[in-house]
Amino acid sequence: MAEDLATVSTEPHLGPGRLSRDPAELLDQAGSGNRRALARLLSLVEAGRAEGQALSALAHARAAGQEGWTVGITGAPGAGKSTLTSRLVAEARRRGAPRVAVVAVDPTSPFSGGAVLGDRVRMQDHAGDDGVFIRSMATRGHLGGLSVAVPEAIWVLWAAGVPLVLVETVGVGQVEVEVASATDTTVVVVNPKWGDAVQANKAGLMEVADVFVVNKADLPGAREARRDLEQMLDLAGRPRSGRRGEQEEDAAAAWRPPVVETVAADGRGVAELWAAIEAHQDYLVRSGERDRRRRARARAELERILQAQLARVVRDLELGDRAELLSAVEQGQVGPYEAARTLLLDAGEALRGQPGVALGEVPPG
Ligand SMILES: Nc1nc2c(ncn2[C@@H]2O[C@H](COP(=O)(O)OP(=O)(O)OP(=O)(O)O)[C@@H](O)[C@H]2O)c(=O)[nH]1
Repeated sequence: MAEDLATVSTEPHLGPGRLSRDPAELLDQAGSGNRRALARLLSLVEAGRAEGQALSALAHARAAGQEGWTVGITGAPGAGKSTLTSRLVAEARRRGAPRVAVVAVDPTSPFSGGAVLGDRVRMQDHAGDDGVFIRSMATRGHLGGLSVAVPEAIWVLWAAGVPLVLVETVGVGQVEVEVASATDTTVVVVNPKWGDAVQANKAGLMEVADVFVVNKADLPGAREARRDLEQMLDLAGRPRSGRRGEQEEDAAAAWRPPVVETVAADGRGVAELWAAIEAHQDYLVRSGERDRRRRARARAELERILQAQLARVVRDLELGDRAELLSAVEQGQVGPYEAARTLLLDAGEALRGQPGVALGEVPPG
């Protein structure tokens, strides 16, 4: 099974051992540091089947009130996101973060086993550090896709006692931007290449960025890239503060994404980037923006799940069994809206009394 392959390949040093099949027990095991249990839990989330839904309820209940932090890292392929993420993990650990997880989002991979190679590469820097957990995620048939699976994974990680979750994307497609920007702090990575900042703007990254990084600042053009970004921020009407932190009220009212230069290859600028992320998190709390964002996220998550489940209801409607209604619509005796309403009400009736499981169930294979 791909799930086990992924587990074994990404966690080669963990050795064999029996894992519970019960999500609550798995959460307990993961909470006490069992990384294979954590990997299995994330596979459950990724597959989105009934166990995943049971786990979701459990994770939300356990993590409620003690949520941690999430940082999204996005940018064009090759910008250095993986290298930078790895550096950020090291920085977080150096500063005493007890456990850090990286969720690498890869919508193009048919299943997470396909992204194992990426995991191995990323793992090298942190192999042997039990406080670091790295995992790729693809859709693998999750009904709501990655935009549901990743937030769920974050809840599971929080519930398992991993307070800091970095969400790294492989590119800047719509899904990646959506997923990365559904974090507390979104870091957008560009390079000193001419026009890179403009491309980032076009990809819709200007609106989602909380912190900009010009990575590969060892290459020519970093200063220009930085200037381009600052100009774009000016044009977008983002206030220049310069004295953030000194003026409490201003700081609470608005945030201008700082532009940080890094050389992820050798670690230069990473401490500054970390400081910018911390400053943003501080801003989020002081301004009340964190709660606002989290409310918006909960709402978006609920809407996506509802949409996915409704799509499932429609797909599963056995219209063939409703020949009478169908022909009434065909002959104009019943309007299509009325017929749709009838079918939805029937589906709701059929659901009543069932444990809320059948809707999200995705048939294996
Ligand atoms: N010169 C220079 N090269 C860098 C720097 N950071 C990363 N690189 C190189 O850029 C290439 C891409 O780095 P990755 O970290 O894989 O980039 P990525 O954005 O994760 O790429 P994808 O996985 O394709 O999305 C690698 O060859 C890195 O060694 C840097 O600061 N300076």
